[in-house]
Order: sequence, then structure tokens, then C-alpha cells
Amino acid sequence: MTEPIIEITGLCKAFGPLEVLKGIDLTVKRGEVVCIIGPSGSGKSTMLRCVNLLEEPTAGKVVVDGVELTDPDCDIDRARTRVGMVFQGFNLFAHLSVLDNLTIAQRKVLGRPKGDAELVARENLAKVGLGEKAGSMPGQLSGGQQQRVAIARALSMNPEVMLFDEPTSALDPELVGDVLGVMRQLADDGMTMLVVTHEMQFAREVADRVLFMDGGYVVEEGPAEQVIGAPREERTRSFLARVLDPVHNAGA
Ligand SMILES: Nc1ncnc2c1ncn2[C@@H]1O[C@H](COP(=O)(O)OP(=O)(O)OP(=O)(O)O)[C@@H](O)[C@H]1O
Repeated sequence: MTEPIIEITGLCKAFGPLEVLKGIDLTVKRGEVVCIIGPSGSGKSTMLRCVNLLEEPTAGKVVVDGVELTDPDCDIDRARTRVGMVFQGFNLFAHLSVLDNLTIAQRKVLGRPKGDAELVARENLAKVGLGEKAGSMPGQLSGGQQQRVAIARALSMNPEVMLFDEPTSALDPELVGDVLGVMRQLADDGMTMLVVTHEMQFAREVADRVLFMDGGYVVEEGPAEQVIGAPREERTRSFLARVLDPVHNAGA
């Protein structure tokens, strides 16, 4: 686990006068799992979305697997296929079967023949424990199952890196574990993952590194046992006190 696969330097993003990212530097090695935590509005999602240029940085450089996505000459559609993304809201096509949700981008973007795309789709559905659901429509599945379909869809593009933007935040609590289980398995299989999450237990158990973001900066980063277990910065401590003991703090 030595080769850098994501290299972000001097990343800035502003929406009009609002400066959301104020100079982020981040290198992620192949196979590394990095969790990003921080208060609402600190820029976590924006940072993630800049990694595959769903948001265009105002300044700075993003390189994934040796390809500079911020280069104006970059074939961005092609480059994006290296980066799988899973959103809070699943983003499945409601009018397409699970199988078609998994094959459409493979066929349109990668140009894979139908039979090959279906084979890859079925392999990835099996990987997320939904081998039986290929013919279902998304609306017939639970939120947790839909999110696992979304993960299988991203994997079907053979990404080098997977980005997760609060993948369990929209789920009923009893469905969260299944999705985190699939993510844990992916991490064990060696996938490079960048995960914006409020699941501190997951971060503690799975992340190689945790970043705490606040106000558009990475305030603190290190192994989970340091950043979550024994944070050095006061801002990290007060955030964790709020999220780890929300009931007590709401009453305070
Ligand atoms: N497309 C946009 N246009 C204008 N402002 C935006 C846009 N996207 C994000 N913002 C603003 O940027 C700031 C950071 O948003 P972002 O979603 O990155 O934060 P976050 O840390 O992921 O928060 P949360 O945990 O609530 O999702 C917020 O103030 C948000 O309102």
C-alpha cells in the first residue's frame, strides 16, 4: 500500500462569494480507506465531489491514478470511470430493473456488449448479497437494498477508487448494518475508499486514516484511534462530543 492513487493539491472551491474549500492537500494510497468527518457545512461533500469533478474546483489540482482531472484537456467522462461514487440518495433509475441499472453505464460509457455487461452486473449483485434481485424494480427494494444496488452499479464500472457520500444517512437504522457490511468487505478486498460519514464506529474499525474537516480546511488527520479516540484539536473534540453524545448534549 505505497503507490498514491489520489493526489489533491491546493484544492479550493467557492460558490459565488462563499468559500467552501480553502486549500486542501490530500494524498491517498492505493488500498487505503480514508473517512472524512466534520460538522454540517464544513465542505466534506464538496471535497468528495471535486475528486471526480462533479464540482469544478476554483483552484488546485486533482490527479487520480496518474490522470489529472483538472487538466482542461482531460477526457473527463473517461477519467470519471476510474472513480465510482455512491450517494446518500442511491440515484437509481426508478423505471429500469436492477439489472438494467447496472448495465446501462457499462454499455453506454464503456461500450461493453450486453452479455458481458450482464455478466459483470450479476457478479457484482452477488458480491453485495443481491444475486436474486436482478429482475426487481428499485421501488420493490428496501432502502438498504437499493443502496447495495448502487454500490454494485459503481463496482460494475471497475473503478480504481470508490467515493461514498454519507451512504447510510438516508437509511432506517436497522438497514445501516447491511450497507456498512458491504463497505467493510470492499475495504477488506483492498478497494481504495474515500468515505464521508457520521458512522464513527465504522470509521474507527475500518478507516486507515480519518480526516476531520471544519470551515473548509482539514483541521486534523491521522489514524482513527488518534483523531476519534484522542483528538489533539479542540474543534475536533467539541465536534465529537456533540455527535457521540447527542442526547446528553441536546438536553444541555
Ligand atoms: N451547489 C452549491 N451552490 C451553492 N452552495 C453550495 C453548493 N453546494 C454546497 N454549497 C454550500 O457549501 C457549504 C458546504 O457544503 P457541503 O455539502 O460540502 O458540506 P458538508 O460538510 O458535506 O455538510 P453535510 O454534512 O451537511 O452534508 C454549505 O454551506 C453549502 O450550503
